[in-house]
Amino acid sequence: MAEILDGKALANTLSEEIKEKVKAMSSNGIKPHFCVINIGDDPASKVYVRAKKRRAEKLGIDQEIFQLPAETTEEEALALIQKLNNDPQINGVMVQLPVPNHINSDHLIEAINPEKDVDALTAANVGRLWQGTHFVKPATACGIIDLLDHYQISLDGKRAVIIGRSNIVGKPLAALLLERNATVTLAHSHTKNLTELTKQADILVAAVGKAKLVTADMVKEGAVVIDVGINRIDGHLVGDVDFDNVKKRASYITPVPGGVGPLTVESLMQQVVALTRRQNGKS
Ligand SMILES: Nc1nc2c(c(=O)[nH]1)N[C@@H](CN(C=O)c1ccc(C(=O)N[C@@H](CCC(=O)O)C(=O)O)cc1)CN2
Repeated sequence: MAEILDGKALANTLSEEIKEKVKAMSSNGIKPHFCVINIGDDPASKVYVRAKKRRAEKLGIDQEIFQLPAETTEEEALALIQKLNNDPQINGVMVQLPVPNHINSDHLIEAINPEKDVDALTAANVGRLWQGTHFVKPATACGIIDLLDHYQISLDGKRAVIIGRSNIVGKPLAALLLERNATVTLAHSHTKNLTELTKQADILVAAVGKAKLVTADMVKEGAVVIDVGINRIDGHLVGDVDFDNVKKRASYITPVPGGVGPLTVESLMQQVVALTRRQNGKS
């Protein structure tokens, strides 16, 4: 039976470390300040943005949430990003995803100054991620690596299969696992014989958004299974992994909720601190 990878507990531990760092910065007159732009009425986004606001407040980080109406034009959103880019008081800027269909999220992300790109999604920061010269990392991928490290799960030489090639999870996680010498395969909706691949995985990550996509027969005995999916079914949250059955085969597994999700928020706060330090000449 698998050991549970408790993301919530780790998030609380990391929180104490971040709080100490923020306190030390404050005593040098530096206070991190970040902004989240949320456009439209996506109910899940509102939950996540609220979680970020609360976490930042708890850590002593200044934050501003720009809640814009669904009819906001791309030009209006771009103008706001420019304003935040030009404000020396602001260290981090992010656009909560998804945005309404009439707005191209790539245009908004690319408009963010890479030095303030707290999500690490601009082309410049994606390039740095793959080159191993990054100073900021996408929150969810970073949280997953922190979780694996915390449980001393070695990655060197391990075969990692990630299902899902999104810009916010699958691709950056592939880069970070590669950096740690794992052999990485990115599977996606066009992948043939998915089970053949997943059965070879020492580390299996599901980041698709399809409830219970990963079943026990797709998992190698003793694999580490990371579930990034958040699916709301009849008012309940379920992941992309059939948790109850897969846990009987895996050595470690993340629950949903309480696994990767809480680390996303915590990691984001780490990135805000990292960018603020960098902007103030600290490594
Ligand atoms: N610009 C971005 N947009 C989005 C990102 C992102 O990293 N950058 N990630 C997700 C949403 N997200 C943060 O923004 C996020 C997802 C999940 C959680 C979380 O704590 N989940 C809990 C369950 C909470 C619930 O829904 O009730 C858990 O899994 O335990 C926090 C933040 C998409 N957009």
